[in-house]
Amino acid sequence: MATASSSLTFSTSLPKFCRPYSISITPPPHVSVYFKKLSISSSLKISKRTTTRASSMASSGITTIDQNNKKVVEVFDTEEDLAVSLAKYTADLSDKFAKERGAFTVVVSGGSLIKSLRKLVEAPYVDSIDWSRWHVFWVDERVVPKDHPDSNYKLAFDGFLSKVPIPPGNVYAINDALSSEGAADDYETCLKHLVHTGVINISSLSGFPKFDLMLVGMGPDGHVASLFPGHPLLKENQKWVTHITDSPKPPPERITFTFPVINSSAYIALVVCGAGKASIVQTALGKSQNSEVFPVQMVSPEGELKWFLDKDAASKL
Ligand SMILES: O=C(O)[C@H](O)[C@@H](O)[C@H](O)[C@H](O)COP(=O)(O)O
Repeated sequence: MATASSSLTFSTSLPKFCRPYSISITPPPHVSVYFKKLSISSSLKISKRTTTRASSMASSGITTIDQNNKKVVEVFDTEEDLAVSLAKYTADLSDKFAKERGAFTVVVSGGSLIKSLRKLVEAPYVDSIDWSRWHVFWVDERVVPKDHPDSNYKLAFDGFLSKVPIPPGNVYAINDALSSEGAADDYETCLKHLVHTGVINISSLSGFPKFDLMLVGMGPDGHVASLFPGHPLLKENQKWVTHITDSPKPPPERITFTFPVINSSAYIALVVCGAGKASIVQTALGKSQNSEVFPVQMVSPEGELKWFLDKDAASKL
């Protein structure tokens, strides 16, 4: 297969800092618990409500909603069920934002998230979504060439972007010719340009860019994006995009959105699967005594936060 970087062409109609490429190959407290009748969680319909917490959430079809923080937690029997629901959730938001504002700004992470998006490239969504409205960004990116196996761009391109007709100019990868610091500055400049042109909304509350939907995974240490436990970047409150050269998860050089940007989002889907993440999920959502605050616990968007958990990830709740 042709590599992504070998097939890039650059548009000259946009400023240098924001040159999109064209792809020439085919391209816990106060929580009310809602019980659903069906185990398949492709619908958010709720059949019964109680005001007590379930003793165990580790079965499919249980949704909890924290009305104060607009936080929803949904647990699925299998990752397959999760992927079906995630596709519907994303497609519904795509329709909503396409109608409301004529654009849909979507931010993705790397990791297993991309595989969980696989239902979007199948019927009915591959044909029903108005992909021309999509603008795609990365919440974090490894500073490697775009055809490198570690590249989050390559991961998303191979597994998702090459299979849907998003206009190539609407896919915003990093400039992989720059240092991590340069790439972060360049990406922030690109975002500023897109705020200026109205593609990206700005939050009237925070003054930071307000993306329509962020689709993000969580590491087994509780990191999100490239914001790792105990790292000084957790406190960054000025920059939109910053860089890290000592990432504990390889590769070490990365760029990442900062928390003020993440938390200005209209919608965030936190997609977490596997027993290896159950302890952090328990700390974030359950009654764990752990006093350490993990990055994932700092995710608190202006809009809705929805956790998509498989049964294994929810096994300690
Ligand atoms: O570039 C990265 O490393 C990712 O963006 C990172 O934040 C990832 O989303 C989590 O580590 C979860 O990855 P997994 O789902 O593969 O565990």
